[in-house]
Amino acid sequence: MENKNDNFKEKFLNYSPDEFPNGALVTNDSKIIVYVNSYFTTELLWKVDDIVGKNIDFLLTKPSCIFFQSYIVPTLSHEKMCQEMQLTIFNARGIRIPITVNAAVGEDGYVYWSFFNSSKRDQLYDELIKARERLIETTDELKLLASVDDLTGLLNRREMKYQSNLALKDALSEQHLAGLLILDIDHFKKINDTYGHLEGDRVLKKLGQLLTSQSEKTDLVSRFGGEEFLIFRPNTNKDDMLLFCKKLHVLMADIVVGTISLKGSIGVSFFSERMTFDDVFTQADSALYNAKELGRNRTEIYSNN
Ligand SMILES: Nc1nc2c(ncn2[C@@H]2O[C@H](COP(=O)(O)OP(=O)(O)OP(=O)(O)O)[C@@H](O)[C@H]2O)c(=O)[nH]1
Repeated sequence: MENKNDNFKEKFLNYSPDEFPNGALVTNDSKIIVYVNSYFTTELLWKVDDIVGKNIDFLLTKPSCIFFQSYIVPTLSHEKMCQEMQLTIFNARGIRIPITVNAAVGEDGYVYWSFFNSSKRDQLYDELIKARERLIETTDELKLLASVDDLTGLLNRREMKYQSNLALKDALSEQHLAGLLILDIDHFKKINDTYGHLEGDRVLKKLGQLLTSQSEKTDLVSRFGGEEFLIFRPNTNKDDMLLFCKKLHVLMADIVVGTISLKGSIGVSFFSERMTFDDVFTQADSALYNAKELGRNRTEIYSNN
């Protein structure tokens, strides 16, 4: 034993704690500790005599002991080494210290262990996870900000185009008829001029809520700009669309500002194969123009005749 201890000393004792600020220990084939380096006295506050000669189990917490017996011991037996194992040991005052351990079986049959205190690493890892979570939250918030209209919380123009084009692909592949309606408030300028911009804003919000509440879950509702709202319906038909628009005309009138009851004109168009969002938007816009020309407060469906 003396001779072997000298070998270990050769390996470990030549390093001062400053050069090797990690723990090092050696166990024999009965898992008895036969050598510990100065890290045990300086950092873990053990006296050498209190450790050397004891089974390594006594240093480990219960879960670490189980892991040691069930994984590390068989791995060392088969592979002769273990790397980056996470264990928790006690210092002389009974404080638990998380460590990262490497171990190798020497030709002499002894196991050579080295480890470092991983509390700082765990702390850094925790901070890294938290920073990552914060980054994801911030990204989500930014995504939301970039995709919704401030005033109404509806999809903004860019997001509406993006999501409609995606939903359109699904609708076409499922052979559904998709439609788009543009609703433009009639004489909105008059509301602003008569009751002020804030009242105008309140009306826009109310209308946004109404459109959302009346739409299907799969519909996409957007404030496309000013007093113009869009609804993309991925599964509709002409009758369904006309009924839907009729309902909107009726319910809009319940939004009242002073003596004015809200009215709007609607243009509708449907998607057929190879049509993009922009194509259908142009057609619905032309239908809306007709609705305005024909006296407002009505719905017109685009027709190329
Ligand atoms: N309060 C408020 N007003 C807005 C907002 N964006 C645009 N507007 C107003 O919407 C009004 C649009 O006026 P016009 O384009 O003449 O349309 P209109 O008065 O509704 O007339 P028609 O569409 O022809 O029936 C303008 O007075 C804009 O200032 C907004 O965010 N808040």
